[in-house]
Amino acid sequence: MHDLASTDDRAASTAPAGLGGDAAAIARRLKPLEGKAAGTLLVHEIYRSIQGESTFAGLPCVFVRLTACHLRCVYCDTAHAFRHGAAMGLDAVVEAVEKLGGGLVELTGGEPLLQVEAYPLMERLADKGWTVLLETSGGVATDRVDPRVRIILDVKTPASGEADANVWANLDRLRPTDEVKFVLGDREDFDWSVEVVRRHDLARRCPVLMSAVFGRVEPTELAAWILDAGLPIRLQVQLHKILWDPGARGV
Ligand SMILES: C[S@@+](CC[C@H](N)C(=O)[O-])C[C@H]1O[C@@H](n2cnc3c(N)ncnc32)[C@H](O)[C@@H]1O
Ligand SMILES: Nc1nc2[nH]cc(C(=O)O)c2c(=O)[nH]1
Ligand code: SF4
Ligand SMILES: [Mg+2]
Repeated sequence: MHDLASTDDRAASTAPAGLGGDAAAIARRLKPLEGKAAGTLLVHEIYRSIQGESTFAGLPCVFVRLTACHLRCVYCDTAHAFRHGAAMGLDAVVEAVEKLGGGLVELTGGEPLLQVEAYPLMERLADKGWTVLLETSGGVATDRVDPRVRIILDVKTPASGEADANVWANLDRLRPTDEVKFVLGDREDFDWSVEVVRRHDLARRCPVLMSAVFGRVEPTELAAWILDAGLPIRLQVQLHKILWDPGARGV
């Protein structure tokens, strides 16, 4: 894992404008970004593991996890990334990814699109010829993401507690190389998600993944729902939580 001991507190937050919801709560959640110097990224961790989600599951992948999130999904397994990180320049991040072998690289978080430097970072990673995945909450517009990047767009369901944050225009922008993901907390979430898939014709447009909130919905239960629905929905399990301790960090 990269050494992420210190933060730089020289400049103001670079988070995007127009995030919906409780303005005061969002401002508090973005505080970790406030001291970050312009041109740097606040990076929580960089590591290599087996990709555990998406249609790329099973492949070796380098993860760049950025600090901070404006949302608070009730099930979030990565609350440690809400704060703490090291300010790193673009060159340093690209170099760290290269040292870990490059190839398949995923930008995640926290919410990676909260930091403006995430956009040039994705371009730099794609310029290297690497396959770049972006794991995003769907709570920030994806309109400025480099078209070479494969967006894995999480649509926040009612049971997440953050469905109001969905930027619905993101669904109109999905390309066949992107993926859309629903993380389900109960049967109502499944029915709601199927309705979204139908309304936006998603199954015809890109891979549609559905995943159980870990420990809350049994994957076998989700399998039965998918078989009943008669749609080409891909069941996702979080492979890394089967391979390693489900509470482990840096995997
Ligand atoms: C930690 S988030 C980081 C990226 C971005 N903030 C997002 O929500 O997509 C990565 C993925 O993990 C999923 N996730 C988080 N906690 C989970 C849990 N307890 N069970 C299943 N999936 C979970 C999220 O829904 C998201 O798809
Ligand atoms: N192994 C592994 N695969 C992942 N795919 C997406 C992840 C994420 O947290 O965004 C993740 C993660 O945390 N670990
Ligand atoms: S958007 Fe992602 S990182 Fe933020 S709280 Fe939800 S699951 Fe966690
Ligand atoms: Mg994860």
